[in-house]
Parts: sequence; C-alpha cells; structure tokens
Amino acid sequence: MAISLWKNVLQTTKERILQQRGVSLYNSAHGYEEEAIKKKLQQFAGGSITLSKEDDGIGILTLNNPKLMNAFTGTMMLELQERVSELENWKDGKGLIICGAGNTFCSGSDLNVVKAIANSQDGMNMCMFMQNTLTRLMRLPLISVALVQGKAFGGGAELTTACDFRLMAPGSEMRFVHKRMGLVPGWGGAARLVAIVGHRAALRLLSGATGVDPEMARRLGLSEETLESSDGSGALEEARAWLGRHTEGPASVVRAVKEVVAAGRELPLEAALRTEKDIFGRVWGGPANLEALARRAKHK
Ligand SMILES: CCC(=O)SCCNC(=O)CCNC(=O)[C@H](O)C(C)(C)COP(=O)(O)OP(=O)(O)OC[C@H]1O[C@@H](n2cnc3c(N)ncnc32)[C@H](O)[C@@H]1OP(=O)(O)O
Repeated sequence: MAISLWKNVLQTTKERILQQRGVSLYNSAHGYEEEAIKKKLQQFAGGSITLSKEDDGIGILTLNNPKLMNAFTGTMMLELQERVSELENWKDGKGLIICGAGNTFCSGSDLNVVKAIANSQDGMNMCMFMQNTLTRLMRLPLISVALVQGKAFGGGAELTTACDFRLMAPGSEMRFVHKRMGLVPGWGGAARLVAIVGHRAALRLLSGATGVDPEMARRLGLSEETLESSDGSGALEEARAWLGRHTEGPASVVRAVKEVVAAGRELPLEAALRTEKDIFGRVWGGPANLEALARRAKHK
C-alpha cells in the first residue's frame, strides 16, 4: 500500500516535471557543464536572434546573420536560449514564426565554431546546450511555424523540426547535411525527424543527406504547405495568415490546445490522459466556454 502510494507520487512528480516548461533535459548529473560552454560560446560572436512580440499574440523570431547564410555563431546560440526564456514568460502569446534574415533560413552551425570546438568535451556540452534550448522551444505553449526560405541546412534543418509546422517558400530546400560532415544530428533533429516523417523516411533523408524541396517535403509530411511568395515580406505575410487561422481565439484556449497535443506526443498514455483532464479543467466553464454557450454557437 505504502509502496504503491509512493510509486504514484513519484509518477505524478515525473509527469509534472516533464510538463514544466523551462526544465532542462541535462544538468550536471549528466556531465553537462553549462557555465563552461556558455563561456566558450561567448568567444564566437556575430549575428543576432531578435524577437518581436506582436499584439495579435504572434511572435516573430528572426535569425540574423545573413553574411553567413544565418549560420549559428556562439553568441546566437546563447541569444536563442535567452529568447526562449522570454517566450516562456510571454503569457499572452499564441503563436511563433521562426524565420531567417535575407530570404534564407539557416545554414546550421557556424563552421568556424565547429572547427574551434571540435573536441569531445566542448562538442558534448554544445550538443546538450542546444538540445536543452530546442526542447524548451518545442514545449512552448505556442503554435510554432518554421518559415523556410532559401536553405535550411544542418542545424538549420534540425531547428525546423523543433517547430510544430514547417511552411516552405518556392525554391527553398531543407537538407540534413550532417553525414557529409562526418556527423549525425545532435540538436535533437534526428529524434524529432523520426517523429515527424517516420523512421524509414528519416533514415533516407539522413543517410543520403538528401535535399528536400517543397514538393518532396509536402509528400513526406515534413511541410504543411508551399507558399506562393518567395520574397521575404510576402512569405512572412503568408505564414502569418496561415498561422492566424490556427491561433484565432483567446490565448488561454489556443495555449491549452497546444498543451494537450504536446502531452499526447510526449507522455505515456495514462499520463497524457491525466494531463488532458487537468487542462480541460482549466478551460471548462472558463470565459471563452461560457461566451460560446451564451451565443449558442453553431459550427457550420
Ligand atoms: C549542427 C551541425 C551543423 O550544423 S554542421 C554545419 C552544416 N552546414 C554546412 O555545412 C553548410 C555549409 N554551407 C553550404 O553548404 C553553402 O554555403 C550553402 C548553405 C549551400 C549556401 O551556398 P551559397 O548560396 O552558394 O552561398 P555561399 O556558399 O557562397 O555562402 C555565403 C557565405 O556564407 C558562408 N557560410 C555558409 N554557411 C556557413 C556555415 N554553416 N558556417 C560558416 N559560414 C558559412 C560561406 O562560406 C560564404 O562565405 P564567404 O562569402 O565565402 O566568405
């Protein structure tokens, strides 16, 4: 009796921890040295990650390093972590679009950084740092879209898989180039790709370092839609309109929708069901629910 009670408490605590945003996958118990890798990444400056939080509850996160096809410098990795913390605290947020400056998405890690930290200790720390950040990004209670223009290569392709959806502009390309670099994805991109396209397609894309155009991405279920516009502002407007259709309504409800799906994706069935019950309890009889009942909403 006492043992089963204890097991239940442990299980519930584990579920709560999983659900908590901002909780990192890795800590010092895993040999992760966060302060050491932050200090190292700080030495490789350049580019920036900007976040604009709009009144309609949509955030626009822009990778800015167009000189290097928006490759991730060390300081950009640090800034991404800061922006994710900011988004975790944005209670009015409903959606997020991630895009790159200069009509291209991101060419992965800055190869100058890769060269400089090509030793096991730094590599593992950088890998854990980016997995922590991208897992927190994936778990945000915001519906997220990667707007792929130009190239999304290497870590850039991995970043797109941390979003709920991908929209591709005409002529754009995603490519997991890691194998050609003697690598495998390390930012969580392989695990997420398998979840999105299945293990056979993921193996094909990784083992062939295959370029994926918008049509192939649609066929694989990697992209939701091919946009009409290939220029920066036109594509962004289309992405906003697309996301706007999924983020219509009060933030409390949109965020709850994302949360039940995230629980279903990440938790074992019973834990997911319990989480769904808790989230249901938050919206049931809430202002949006009462308002819909009062207006006798019909769904034609
Ligand atoms: C997490 C693991 C990883 O992400 S490993 C890194 C994986 N990424 C790569 O290997 C990408 C290497 N780059 C490329 O294949 C090409 O530059 C791509 C992205 C196809 C773009 O080609 P293209 O349109 O012809 O432009 P370009 O080659 O002239 O590039 C413009 C300038 O940007 C630079 N650049 C590009 N990508 C990176 C990168 N990842 N790190 C550092 N620099 C990069 C290019 O070297 C070029 O610079 P420069 O004008 O020659 O000084």
